[in-house]
Amino acid sequence: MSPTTPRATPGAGALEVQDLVVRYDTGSRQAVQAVDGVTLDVARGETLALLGPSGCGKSSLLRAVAGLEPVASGRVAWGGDDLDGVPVHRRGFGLMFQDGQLFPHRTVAGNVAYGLRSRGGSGGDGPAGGGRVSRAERDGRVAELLELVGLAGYGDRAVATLSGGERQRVALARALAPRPRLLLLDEPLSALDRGLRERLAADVRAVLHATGTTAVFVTHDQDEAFTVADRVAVMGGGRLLRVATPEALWREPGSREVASFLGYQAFWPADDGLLAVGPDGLRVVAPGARPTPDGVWPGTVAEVVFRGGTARATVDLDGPAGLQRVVAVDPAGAATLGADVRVTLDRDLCTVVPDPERAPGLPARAAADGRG
Ligand SMILES: Nc1ncnc2c1ncn2[C@@H]1O[C@H](COP(=O)(O)OP(=O)(O)OP(=O)(O)O)[C@@H](O)[C@H]1O
Repeated sequence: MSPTTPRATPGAGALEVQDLVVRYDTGSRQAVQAVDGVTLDVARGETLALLGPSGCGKSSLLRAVAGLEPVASGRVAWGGDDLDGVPVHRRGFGLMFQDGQLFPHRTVAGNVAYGLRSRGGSGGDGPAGGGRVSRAERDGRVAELLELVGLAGYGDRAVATLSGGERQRVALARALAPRPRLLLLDEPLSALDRGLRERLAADVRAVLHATGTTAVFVTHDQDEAFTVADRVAVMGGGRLLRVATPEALWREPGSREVASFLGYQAFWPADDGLLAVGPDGLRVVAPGARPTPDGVWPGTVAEVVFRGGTARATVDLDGPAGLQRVVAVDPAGAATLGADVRVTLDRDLCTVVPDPERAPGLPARAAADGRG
């Protein structure tokens, strides 16, 4: 692990993944290597988000941990015990998917209660183990879980009458019912609209923390990963690119690839590498403002959008990397379509990543000095 990959949650190691390879035989000569030598661990009570673009291998990794996908090489272990050969239902892991997969003919309570029966023999750390619980215990647990996910009093409702967000809350309650020792969530919110996703992501985090659940949460949405997780693992091309707390990952993405995936919008030559310009790292300078020490560049406004109380201008900027389209916040509302503006940099909202084209020790290709 690199120095920027601290443990978010101290505690005994729970899930260990070592040099994991998942391969699909597609019938053609070249098999698809979906997971390419990934090593990571998740501590007890920790939520780890697996973040990366479509096709980078997130689901394949999750499915291999669940036992749903064969492991070509490497190891998956829980608490030091190798899970090789342990079938899905004996791992004691819970699963939750994008579409919730609720039983349409059961009530909300019936769906959550089903989770109490579905546990495997080796699963869970809690008293509801083995699937043998009394009716009173079961009803109590169902009510407790519905309260936890914000659906108290919904027990008798038919699943068909629920909204998409409510269904996913039921699916979460059902997955948590048997107290799985690890909960694996595969894009559980991605079928919902953006506003709902943001609210539910915060709720999922609260529920996972309140129950002390250890979880791996797969998503392609940075905001969701940052909201839900104690640590975020960024994948690309089957490989693990970076693991860190949300704050450390943002501050030090470690590579241009990770930085651009997180939303850094431009990469400019700098003395110590590449200056990664944050999504809010550029600002339209009000006419007549004094030049800033970080540089000022001229540009032409191609578009203006007003969102969340702030105007953002898309600007064709004649900047340190030549002519480039960027987005700059426009606090004074000075930018209008087609106008010539000047744009400055807010270094506090930028970071530096290594420049792969520059060997260590060689001078910078060019300084990111601005022009007035
Ligand atoms: N059953 C399969 N057979 C062949 N190739 C597969 C199979 N499942 C996944 N792949 C391939 O493995 C790679 C990784 O897929 P995977 O679904 O794990 O990625 P992902 O990051 O979860 O993507 P997404 O976010 O789109 O679900 C992709 O190239 C995909 O086409």
